[in-house]
Amino acid sequence: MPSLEEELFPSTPGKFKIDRAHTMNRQFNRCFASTSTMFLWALFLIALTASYLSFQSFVDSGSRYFTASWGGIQWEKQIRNSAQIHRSKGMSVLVTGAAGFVGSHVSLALKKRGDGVVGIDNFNNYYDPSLKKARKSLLNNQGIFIVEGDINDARLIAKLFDIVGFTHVMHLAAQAGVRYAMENPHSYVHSNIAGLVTLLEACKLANPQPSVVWASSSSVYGLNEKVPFSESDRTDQPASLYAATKKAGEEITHTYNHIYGLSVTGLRFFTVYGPFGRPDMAYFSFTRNILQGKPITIYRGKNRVDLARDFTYIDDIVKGCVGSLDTSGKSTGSGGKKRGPAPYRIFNLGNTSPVTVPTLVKILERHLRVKAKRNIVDMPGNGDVPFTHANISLAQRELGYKPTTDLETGLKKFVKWYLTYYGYNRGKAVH
Ligand SMILES: O=C(O)[C@H]1O[C@H](OP(=O)(O)OP(=O)(O)OC[C@H]2O[C@@H](n3ccc(=O)[nH]c3=O)[C@H](O)[C@@H]2O)[C@H](O)[C@@H](O)[C@@H]1O
Repeated sequence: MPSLEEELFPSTPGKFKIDRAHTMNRQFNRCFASTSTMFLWALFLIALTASYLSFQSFVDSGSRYFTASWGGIQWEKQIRNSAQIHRSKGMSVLVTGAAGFVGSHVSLALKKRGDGVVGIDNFNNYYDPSLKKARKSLLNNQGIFIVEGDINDARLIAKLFDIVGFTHVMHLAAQAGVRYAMENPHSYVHSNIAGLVTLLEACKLANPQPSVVWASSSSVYGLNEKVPFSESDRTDQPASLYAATKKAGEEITHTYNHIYGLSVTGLRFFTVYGPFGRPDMAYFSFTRNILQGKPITIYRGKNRVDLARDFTYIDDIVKGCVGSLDTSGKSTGSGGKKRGPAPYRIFNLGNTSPVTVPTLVKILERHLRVKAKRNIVDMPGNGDVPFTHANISLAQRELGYKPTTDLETGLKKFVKWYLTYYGYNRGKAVH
């Protein structure tokens, strides 16, 4: 019986075999070696391709972030439908910040009277985005389409102007809030400065150029002590970065008016409040806390003087915005070239009757029928100004602006909305 060795290493007649086996073995080894080399090469190529692709996506991440949610035939069709004008001599308006407080109200008012409206909003989470989504569905129900995107996305804005020859832009997208600027300064620069410039660049290049109406702020008056605040008063002493970016916006829009012939109207809003408002604002967060039995912090000014605001009801602000669009006058430029002087206007949109913060709280207590737990503290150096008070005679004259809702009435409407929207279940409000 051949031994195992013999089987593997047979005697002389099988030398060839042995050689062959050797050769085969060598070939096999070579072949195995080359297969594994190939395998390694393949692995290497796969890894290379994968890293190239991920590098590409890293490089592209900025534009991918912007472009992910827009484009396509269906998308364009929705924009065209939304922009359609349903009245004679109507306008087609691009409303930025359309899912925001003022933006949603203005969009609805324009649509109601037959203007074409296309919204854009980035739905950021500065405050509860579910409120923005709720506003969005309200607008959708009225046939208003809101593009989900950022005003810093130049390609998107240009595309919107390609699809629709907007006659007007109502620019309300912004990083709002006075005190939050200390926490997140860059978001103010991103939206209120960089975003504004991106939008104005698109407006400048559009043919025909739209007229631009945009939201400045009463905060530009900063430490101004002359009362009431008039448009010609000094605005070079901002008390917060927020105010500084709004003031910068006024200067930036002026240059676009001057160089490119864009018609520009800046609106200095005075502490706007009302249904579907902003949860970060005092009247809103006080309501929430009072209903939940939580304390509210009331800031007090120097020498124990109460802070006061010229609180302005949303419906009055909407009238001011629509009046501004109606009287804006045409831009004169086209394709980035100025053809003549165009209007540049700034208006206060306030209520002309400041109310102190403690009085605001008393009114809320009355409407809510719940006592507030007050925590009164000296105003920290957080960018707040002690009071605001608008002189609105210019807006009255030029826009027919005439506020009709006092704080008592306006807060009653707000509280009614709040209780309907969030429910009467005081202790467990949903937000
Ligand atoms: O008029 C404007 O231009 C500005 O109005 C508001 O800013 P503000 O007037 O500070 O409104 P709130 O944040 O609602 O504050 C109202 C008053 O309540 C006071 N407050 C606020 C919060 C708080 O916890 N306690 C408190 O006493 C503030 O100091 C202020 O005097 C908006 O938040 C800004 O976006 C807007 O630009």
